[in-house]
Amino acid sequence: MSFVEYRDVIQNGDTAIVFLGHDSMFAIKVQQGGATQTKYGAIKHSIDLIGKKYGSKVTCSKGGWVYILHPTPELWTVTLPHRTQILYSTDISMIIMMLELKPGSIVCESGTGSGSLSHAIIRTIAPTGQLYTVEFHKQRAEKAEEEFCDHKIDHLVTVKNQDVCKEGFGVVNVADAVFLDIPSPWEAVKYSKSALKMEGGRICSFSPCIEQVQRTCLAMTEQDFMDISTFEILLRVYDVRTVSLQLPDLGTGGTNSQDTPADLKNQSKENSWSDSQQGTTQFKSGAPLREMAGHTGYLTFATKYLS
Ligand SMILES: C[S@@+](CC[C@H](N)C(=O)[O-])C[C@H]1O[C@@H](n2cnc3c(N)ncnc32)[C@H](O)[C@@H]1O
Repeated sequence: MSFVEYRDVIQNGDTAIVFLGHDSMFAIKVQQGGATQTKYGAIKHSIDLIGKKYGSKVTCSKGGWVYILHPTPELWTVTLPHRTQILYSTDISMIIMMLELKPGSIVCESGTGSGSLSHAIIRTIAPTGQLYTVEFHKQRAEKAEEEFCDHKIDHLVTVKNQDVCKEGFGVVNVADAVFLDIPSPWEAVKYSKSALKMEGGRICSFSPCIEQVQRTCLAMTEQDFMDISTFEILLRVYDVRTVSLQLPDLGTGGTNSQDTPADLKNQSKENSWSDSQQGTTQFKSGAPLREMAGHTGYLTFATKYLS
């Protein structure tokens, strides 16, 4: 198992996702002789997991079953142990696209935090790219390094335990893109510029408050970044539901001049019967959920051009 290469069979040491439902899943480390408790009972790693195919339905000791999934950056984002606030797939997908990341890209990131974004960047830039990620909190930097190793992506990432606002990224003129998710990104803008390649590149800064965005935009302007633009990404989810709608009353097609008063009376009776007995129709429709996830943060993008 590796986060950048799919393997068919579950092996000792793998990180695997136990899927109970779309809203209920968690990550485990598969270990010879190990066991995992679920609400459907225990899963014995040696018997139920090792040697089985990813995607298998596994029956737990109380008779209920779960699926065991191969990990992906998207599944890791919803199952990882939180050490910090993290970025979610809605913002991540926009970041990857707007930074124009692709296999072989060189990227600088700070802070590493819980590594949610780092995993998505690494999957995108593999097999020949490199991520330089800077985190000033020692334990977080060490934990991220340990997870990158466990997930067999450590050859694609360099973790640095330092203050990006004082020491920068530790690389100069190598990056195609820079990403900032720190409380004072404006202090790291000049280091971002020097980390980017001479011929230029893209930068993105994520901030929850508009005051942070304003200061960052000013710093970007001072450092000659161009095309500065800020977005807020809101996800509107649609639910498929059965909807009942009243049928329109289109009448009976008009009256015939030869209709007798008795005919007209009968037609009127038929109309009122159809309103009360057959007046609605049911169909499937996509309807937006009444509640939606709110503000996460603003994404400010800009370009460094060859000066
Ligand atoms: C919100 S978290 C980043 C989350 C990350 N983007 C993710 O998706 O998991 C911010 C991190 O930046 C780190 N940080 C804050 N200021 C920093 C600085 N000046 N230099 C390096 N790291 C910094 C914090 O310790 C924290 O771990």
